[in-house]
Amino acid sequence: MNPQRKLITLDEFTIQETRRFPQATGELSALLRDISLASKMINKQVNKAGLVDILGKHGATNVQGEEQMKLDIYANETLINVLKNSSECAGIASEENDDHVCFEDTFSFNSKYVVLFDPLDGSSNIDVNAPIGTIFAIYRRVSELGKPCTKEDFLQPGNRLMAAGYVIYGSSTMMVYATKLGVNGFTLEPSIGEFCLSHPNMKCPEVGKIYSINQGNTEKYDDGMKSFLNHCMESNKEEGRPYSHRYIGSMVADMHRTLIKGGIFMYPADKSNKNGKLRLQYECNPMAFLMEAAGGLASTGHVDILDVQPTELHQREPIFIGSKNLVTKALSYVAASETVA
Ligand SMILES: O=P(O)(O)OC[C@H]1O[C@](O)(COP(=O)(O)O)[C@@H](O)[C@@H]1O
Ligand SMILES: [Mg+2]
Ligand SMILES: [Mg+2]
Repeated sequence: MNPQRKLITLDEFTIQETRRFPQATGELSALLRDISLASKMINKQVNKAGLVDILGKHGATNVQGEEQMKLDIYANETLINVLKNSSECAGIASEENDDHVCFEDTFSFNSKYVVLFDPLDGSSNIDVNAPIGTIFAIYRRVSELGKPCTKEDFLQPGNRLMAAGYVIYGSSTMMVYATKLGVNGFTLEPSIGEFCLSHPNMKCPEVGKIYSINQGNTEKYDDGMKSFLNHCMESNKEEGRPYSHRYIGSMVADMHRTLIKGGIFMYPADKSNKNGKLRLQYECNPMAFLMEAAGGLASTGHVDILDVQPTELHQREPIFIGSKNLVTKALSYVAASETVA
């Protein structure tokens, strides 16, 4: 360890990146800094969760029928307030809001970007002090500047993302984000309250040996999924199987491990959930964009996640995401069982 190492803050890093492109206005970088500010505020509450009145249920359900936790609401309001007060965001869409929200002021009417987010991912982990996160996705508007943003701005496919990422509130707090230039990770340095570059140019290992899935749902999976899981659990000395199984139940945490150590994270369709559980626009797409920028793969089981044209804000899609070897293998099992059927 070298305590003298020069720290590069997220602000410095984004400014340096902007300078590489003379035509860049710096608005996207400013937006990333706004999101980092909101996540620092959320982090403060997460850190003292048992001491302040932030644990437990809020007492209402969201548009998807899910029970909202107090921290879901706090994180949502914090992100909305910070982005509303910034000058780069025309509007937002969130897991916790029925519909998108356009910011109604002339500054925002002229802003180029919209942001979609899952303010607090892994809500079932809040009360047990396990890792949780925030997921965000940034698109350039397709609607006319000078006017309020429109629904179409929020229904763009993932292949049009400008930037996306997540914050993980874990044993340390990290912000990881991707642009077309690559993926970088920043750890929150508590003594200065700044995210500092700790994981430059992140790449997902091409070969992974960890599979991550809610195995309690196995009975409900189709034959292709069941036989892929058997493949993961079978011994095979040459291939180093059986693989290890890890499942935290927060997409952000399962994804972060998959990105760093390699492997596959899956939330497939099952008998009761034909489209899986995870939401395309603020869970699957941002993670798929990031994973592909890190050299990995992300699929619905049939197509690249990023190529799905969204039709509804809260639509769900199955997801297979991670190292090339395991995602390719999983897809071959899914395809083989469909050919037989
Ligand atoms: O409990 P399950 O069915 O395994 O689902 C876990 C998944 O649900 C989620 O918690 C859904 O996210 P929210 O907490 O934002 O609703 C994911 O983070 C996670 O991957
Ligand atoms: Mg979530
Ligand atoms: Mg959530």
